[in-house]
Amino acid sequence: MTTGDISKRKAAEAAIAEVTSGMLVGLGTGSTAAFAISGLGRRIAEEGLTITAAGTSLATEAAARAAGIPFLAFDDLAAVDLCIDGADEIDPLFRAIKGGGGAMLREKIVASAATRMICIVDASKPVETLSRALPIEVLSFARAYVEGAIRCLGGDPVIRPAPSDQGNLLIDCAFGPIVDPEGLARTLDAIPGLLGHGLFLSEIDALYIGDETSVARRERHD
Ligand SMILES: O=C[C@H](O)[C@H](O)[C@H](O)COP(=O)(O)O
Repeated sequence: MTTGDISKRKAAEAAIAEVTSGMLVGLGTGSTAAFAISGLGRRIAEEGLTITAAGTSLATEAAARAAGIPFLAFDDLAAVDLCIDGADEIDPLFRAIKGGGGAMLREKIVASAATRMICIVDASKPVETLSRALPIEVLSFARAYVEGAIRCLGGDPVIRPAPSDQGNLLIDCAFGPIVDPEGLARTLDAIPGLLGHGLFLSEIDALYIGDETSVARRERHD
């Protein structure tokens, strides 16, 4: 296991300690969330933990089922007790970019439905200013229009070769340092045909940062 994987697993293992029987747990997508999924599967087998899970991607659903975690159909999701998910970057105000794995649309729905969201990352993810390319999900019909709108905003859109789980286009938009994430999110939310983006600005309540030997935990209002 790489150093990064050890760090991700430490963050995930600390976060799943917040899960208690009876919860409907939102499971994120990606390599860090995968450690939370396997850890919850282990707790179900070893401790008799009883939970139901809601997922954020087809890959997460498959992993959860393989780990023995009872799974709610996507379209039956209304409210979630606790969401555990990774991030690609997160700033000191708990504003994050997600969607490196293309799952940000479902992730935003699950995070918004959650009473509490925990973000789990390794030490490479915290940044002072969000700046990695921002993933967006776009209706194919709107491709040229949305690409033009992104360019007008100063972004450089690059279409991914594979579609989203919903069959839509995934486009990475490099804006450089994002100094006003709230303003950018409002603008993106208003573009017709743009179905979702990876800016998570208010959803995250707690952050677990793992490294090789320890986990730092922060609450939003620390
Ligand atoms: O679409 C993917 C998700 O937003 C992931 O949570 C994010 O990309 C972080 O993934 P990882 O834990 O693999 O770095």
